[in-house]
Parts: sequence; C-alpha cells; structure tokens
Amino acid sequence: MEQAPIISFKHVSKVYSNGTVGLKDIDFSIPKGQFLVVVGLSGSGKSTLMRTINRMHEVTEGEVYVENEAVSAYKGRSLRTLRRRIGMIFQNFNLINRSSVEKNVLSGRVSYYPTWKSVMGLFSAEDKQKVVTSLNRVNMAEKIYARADELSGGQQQRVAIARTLMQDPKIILADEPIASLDPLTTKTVMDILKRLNQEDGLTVIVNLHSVELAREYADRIVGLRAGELVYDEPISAVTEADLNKIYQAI
Ligand SMILES: Nc1ncnc2c1ncn2[C@@H]1O[C@H](COP(=O)(O)OP(=O)(O)OP(=O)(O)O)[C@@H](O)[C@H]1O
Repeated sequence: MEQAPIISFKHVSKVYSNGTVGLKDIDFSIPKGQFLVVVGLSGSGKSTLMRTINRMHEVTEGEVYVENEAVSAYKGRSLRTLRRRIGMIFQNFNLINRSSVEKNVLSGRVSYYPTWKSVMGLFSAEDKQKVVTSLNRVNMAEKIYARADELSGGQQQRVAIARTLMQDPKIILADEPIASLDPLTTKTVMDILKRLNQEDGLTVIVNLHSVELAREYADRIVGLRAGELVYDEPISAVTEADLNKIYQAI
C-alpha cells in the first residue's frame, strides 16, 4: 500500500522579485519514507523547489503541505518547529570552521532551547551524549574534538549530517550534497543518506546533477526544466534515454 504523503505541492509557482520564474505550477506529492532525487539542468529550479518546503523561499502561488499542514500558515515559533522537523544539508557543508566538531553538531540542537541557553553553551548532558550517538551514525565519533576546518570535505559533510540528526528530523533535504566531493567520498555520503532513509524511515530529498547517482540511490526521480516538472517516474521505470532527455538543453 502506498504511504500517505508527507509533502505535497499543490499548484506551486514561484516568481522571484526580479521577475525570474523559479517554479511553474508544480503539483505532486512525496510519500513518507521515500528517497526522492530531483534532477535537472543548472537553473531549472531544484534549489527553489527544496527551499519552499521549509519556507526558506516563499511561494507566489499555490501551497506546500508538510504532514497535511500548509507551510504558509506557520509563523514565528511554529515556523521554528516546522524547520526542526526538516533537516537541510548543503553543497558547502555550512559548518562553523573554527569550532570543534562537537560544537558544530550541538548547534543542530539549538532550536530546542530558548536563545539564552544555547548562546551560553548550556547544553544538557543528554544532548552531549546525543552528539556522540549522531557522530557514530556517520562514523565520525573519533573526530569529536577536531576543528571543523581540519576535516576533509567528505568528513565535513558527515558532520553536517550528524548536526542535522540532532534535530530528530522527519525529512532531510540535501541540496547537491556531493557536488564538491570525490567519487569515493560521494559514495560514503550517499550511502549514509540511504541508510538513514532505510533504517530510520526518514524521507530524503536530494538534488543531484549526476544521472548515475540518481539511478543508483533513488526510489523515484523527478525532473525539472525551466521551473516545470517534466518527468516523474519510479526508479523501476526510469530509462537512460529519459534522463538524457531531461539533461538536454532547451
Ligand atoms: N534569489 C533569487 N532571485 C532571483 N532569481 C533567482 C534567485 N534564486 C534563484 N533564482 C533563479 O531561479 C531559477 C531557478 O534557480 P535554482 O537555484 O532553483 O535552480 P537549480 O536547479 O537549483 O540550479 P543549480 O543546479 O545551479 O543549483 C534560475 O533562473 C535562477 O537564476
């Protein structure tokens, strides 16, 4: 039986203030626990699509639903709660370079604290233990006291994933998470995302340029072209020819 959707796009369009069309009438749903890969040329709208889910970008038409709630309805504190459920991983890792791995990972927990406490570094013993657990999930516990900028790119991305796990997310959004990594490290990072998907039932959405990786890891592939959803197939139905078509310049 098909899982209930955890995210739904209902006729979503996004026009940036300078008139650029980011998304055009996007209408599809993502079932809970799916590993979805979004492919498309540079500028096709992949990042924009992802960022409408946690309201880093506002839509100009339509609505995005997360667990059946319209995300536009979230304000202030409730928006913080929405974002806590949605972890995000970036191409450039977004770690605090001069801080330790431990501090970086702990920072994933700040949304659970009133500001004064996290600012003063008063994290609970449980949360410090949770850092170790999270680092173990990504095989990085031995680097807990290293400075973030002493780590390789792949290690930094694993720390970024551990930081996200501190949120206890239900959804992970990964925007080109392996774009600056070598092939071996790429596999490590993609394998971790797949494991979190399979073992924890997390819904994972990954923007990728690589067609081969999309085919290897996705349950389903959607393709964007100039802000429009031009392709949507389960992995069993995806063909090489289809993917080549999506990547053809228009
Ligand atoms: N803040 C912004 N203001 C104006 N236009 C923007 C903004 N952000 C993105 N765009 C435009 O919206 C369109 C979609 O961009 P988006 O970054 O979502 O594409 P993408 O598929 O993620 O590209 P890439 O693979 O290069 O990251 C592009 O034409 C882009 O130039």
